[in-house]
Amino acid sequence: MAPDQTSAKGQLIVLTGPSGVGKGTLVQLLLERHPHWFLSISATTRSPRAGEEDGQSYYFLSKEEFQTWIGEEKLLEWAEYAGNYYGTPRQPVEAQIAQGKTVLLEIEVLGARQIKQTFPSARRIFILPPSVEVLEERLRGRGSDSETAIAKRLAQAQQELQAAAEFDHQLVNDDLDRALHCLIDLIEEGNQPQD
Ligand SMILES: Nc1nc2c(ncn2[C@@H]2O[C@H](COP(=O)(O)OP(=O)(O)O)[C@@H](O)[C@H]2O)c(=O)[nH]1
Ligand SMILES: Nc1ncnc2c1ncn2[C@@H]1O[C@H](COP(=O)(O)OP(=O)(O)O)[C@@H](O)[C@H]1O
Repeated sequence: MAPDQTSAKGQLIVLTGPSGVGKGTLVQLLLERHPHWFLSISATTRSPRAGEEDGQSYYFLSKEEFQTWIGEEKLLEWAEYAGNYYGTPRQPVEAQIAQGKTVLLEIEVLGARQIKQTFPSARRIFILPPSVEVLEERLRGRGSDSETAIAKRLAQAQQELQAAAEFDHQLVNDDLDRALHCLIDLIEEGNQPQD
């Protein structure tokens, strides 16, 4: 039986959109306001940034370890992004959904597409920047990526933005507070008991 067909059902919310659009910022604010919502911790082969800890920001794996996780079907979805692998560990997500929790995934577009197959009931929200120029400013302003990494992310962003209409909802992250409240409304809409 597919995980979203069990009786006690939580909601799976997928936030996607280009790097630098503000997904991480929005997720942290969502969790401050709703600490009982569960954020999935992804696995990645990218190197930790300053301040990132294994098991908190990501599970940092070697390429070999990541391949093993794929082979053992430990990942709900995975994708290669800007030269590294990223994936969602399956077990914690399934366990939290089974307990009726709201689970958040913050993932890139290829992975978000796969979730449609794995969890048809997931609600997938595409976060858009006000413009590509603003996206570039945010990536630079964050100060976490090299020029090469920024160039890769911007090139990827052009393609990702074309996929926005595929998703269930589109939300422009212009004013942070406005975007946050729209996001909360969208998620809470899905938490209402259904007749
Ligand atoms: N498919 C997939 N993408 C992920 C996962 N975790 C993170 N990502 C995405 O990978 C991209 C790069 O992430 P990261 O290197 O942390 O950069 P940042 O999101 O720009 O800070 C972002 O678009 C993330 O949303 C995952 O488990 N699966
Ligand atoms: N609505 C917003 N207005 C202005 N700056 C923002 C907004 N949302 C996010 N940012 C800033 O943009 C940068 C990228 O945001 P981040 O959350 O890291 O993006 P992502 O997780 O999508 O890669 C950060 O420096 C963040 O503070």
